[in-house]
Amino acid sequence: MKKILFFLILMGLFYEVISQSFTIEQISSYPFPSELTTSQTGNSIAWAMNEQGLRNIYISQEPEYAPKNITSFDKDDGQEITSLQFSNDGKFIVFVRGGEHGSNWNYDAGINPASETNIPKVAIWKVSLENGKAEMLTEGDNPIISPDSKTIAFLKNRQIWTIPVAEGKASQHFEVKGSINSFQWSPDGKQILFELNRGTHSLIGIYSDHDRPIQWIEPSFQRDVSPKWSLDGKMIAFVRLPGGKSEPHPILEQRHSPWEIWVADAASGSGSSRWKSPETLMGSVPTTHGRFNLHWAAENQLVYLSYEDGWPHLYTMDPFSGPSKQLTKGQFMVEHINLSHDKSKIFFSANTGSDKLDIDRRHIGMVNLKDDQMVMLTEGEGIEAIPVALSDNQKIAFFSATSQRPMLPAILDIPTKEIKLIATDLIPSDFPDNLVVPKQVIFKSSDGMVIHGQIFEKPGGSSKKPGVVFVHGGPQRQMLLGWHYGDYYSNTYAVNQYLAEMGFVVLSVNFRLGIGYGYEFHKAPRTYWQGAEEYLDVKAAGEYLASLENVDENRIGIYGGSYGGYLTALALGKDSGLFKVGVDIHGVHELSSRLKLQDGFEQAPDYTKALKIAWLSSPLAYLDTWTSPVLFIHGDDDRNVQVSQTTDLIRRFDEKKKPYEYLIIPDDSHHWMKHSNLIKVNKETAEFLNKHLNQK
Ligand SMILES: CSCC[C@H](NC=O)C(=O)N[C@@H](C)C(=O)O
Repeated sequence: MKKILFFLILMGLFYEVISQSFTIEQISSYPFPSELTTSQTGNSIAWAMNEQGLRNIYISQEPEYAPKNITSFDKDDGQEITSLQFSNDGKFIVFVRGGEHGSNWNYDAGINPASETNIPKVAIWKVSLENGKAEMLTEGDNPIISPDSKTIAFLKNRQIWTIPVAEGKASQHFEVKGSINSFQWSPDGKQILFELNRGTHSLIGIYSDHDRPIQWIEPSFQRDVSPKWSLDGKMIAFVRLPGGKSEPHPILEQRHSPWEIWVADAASGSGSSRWKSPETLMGSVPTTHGRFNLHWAAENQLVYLSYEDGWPHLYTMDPFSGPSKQLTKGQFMVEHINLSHDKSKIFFSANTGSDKLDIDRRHIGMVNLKDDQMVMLTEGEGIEAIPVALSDNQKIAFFSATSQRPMLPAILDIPTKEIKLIATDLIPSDFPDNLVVPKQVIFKSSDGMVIHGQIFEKPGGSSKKPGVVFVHGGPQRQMLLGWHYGDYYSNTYAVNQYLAEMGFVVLSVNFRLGIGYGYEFHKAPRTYWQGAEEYLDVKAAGEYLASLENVDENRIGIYGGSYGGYLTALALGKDSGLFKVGVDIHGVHELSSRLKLQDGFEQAPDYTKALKIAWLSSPLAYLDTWTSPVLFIHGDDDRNVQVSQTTDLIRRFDEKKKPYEYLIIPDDSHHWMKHSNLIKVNKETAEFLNKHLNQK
């Protein structure tokens, strides 16, 4: 009898393994492209490709656009590539290697996920496109090549340095009190415009040479940001935000966050406000990709993005007269905005198109400033995002994916509408080709909020499958009906596909506070430490999953990272009866540090009420009802969510003698910079859910 039982178990396990057609390593082996950029001439493109932790640069040129690898970094050492750019003369490319630029703090400090005995530096590199030589030039970050291609300006210790492109030594370009946030060469390359943070306020200045003092642009006690040279170098446009610290307003009330667009004369520094945001909640500072997206365009027009009609849309204005004109309209968001080389066209990603499912996709759109008409350039069931114009102004490059294929660069010839996919052979030969197609589902939360989600389910298998809710982070994010354009969410898309392959029914929930569904959804009230009402959407997702005929309501799990880790912990604390197991990846748990409750002897009028609500919005308030098994995961060089958020919660579990499992990743960050760490996290996440939900 025992032998028969043993044989049956063995066959069951064998069936499980054999019925899985790919491993976590295989589904996580997708190459991830980023930093897409184009040359000023020659219709060339360049991008960074992360191939299982080996990050290198590829370029491709018309007419074939065959990808050519121009660097040879051959270690999975977690050193990312950023600030990729061509020189105007087309002779070389510059980039930064190292750092963790997706961080909220210390992004320009070296990251060392391989735990080497010397922490890698953040350095500026140059690759000659004439002889192929790649060389590290200097420590530094945020390089910008001068218009004449002779000098590279960069930031070091928040000051501007320069290095001659030919043999030369880096030197500080000038000294100024404060921290320089950004800078831009003038069109003629003779001056540098910079944004300077001085703590309570920000100034905009122009450096010309050592003999002339800095020219301040309309200095004030406000916070002036996002300065941009006009195309002729005579004017400066910038955004003005309130400076200093306000009185302690009510914490639980949503408030308008004002902004203005100013234009000043570059020579004299004098200027004036040309546009004020509507004094409504929707007129507040936009918080989607690129924020204001302030650009000078052809015919000396100013282009910017505003949320004022309830959706992130493009507007244009005359910098002198001021009235604005809305360029994009409709119930969709505009994202990843870039202008053509001649500044006559604006390209962008948008979740709109002829198919009602397009709200959960991205396609490429264009506005031609000659007639202000908007057209969609791509359509269909794929995901297209992050467009950049090629130098002939007839083509664009972008990142393209489907539900089956991960992101790759592609080129669209606008007149012929022909799309050419590039670097397809960089997808490993054993990469799975039988993924599930995520299905759009729409359901309501208990308060009536309409929620979108994606169901991942492999056909066949058990009649009653275990279910898993995936909760994204951000929270200003949107999961899509295909591979995602962000690296973090390309990885979670891979994990969801793997969980479906293991026999789970996965529901990825686009909870309120996410983007893509308008202002009221993105900026919903009483959320996070103000009441956590976004958790209603996560609970509704669990209940929706449990209600499905083919899902076992007693085997529902949950996992999520960062903000998704916060909501995973809240779910396990508040509803262990619904969520039977969870994986909390670098989650947020202690919320009081997130809100400035008291300042000096002044208190917000709703201070006491806000403190109580913040506590009840925190997973810490529900430890006694938290009975479901949990795996905690955190990298201890996390620069988005302090590792203390997990160490402190584990301390409370220990003191309460509550069981848990854990995985700490020494020296890695919020983004699993080392591929082998990413595999370890993905594998332990899947195995923990499998152990508790999927064992026969
Ligand atoms: C508001 S808690 C911070 C969560 C964190 N946001 C930014 O760092 C987060 O969710 N990070 C990733 C996963 C993301 O931004 O999507």
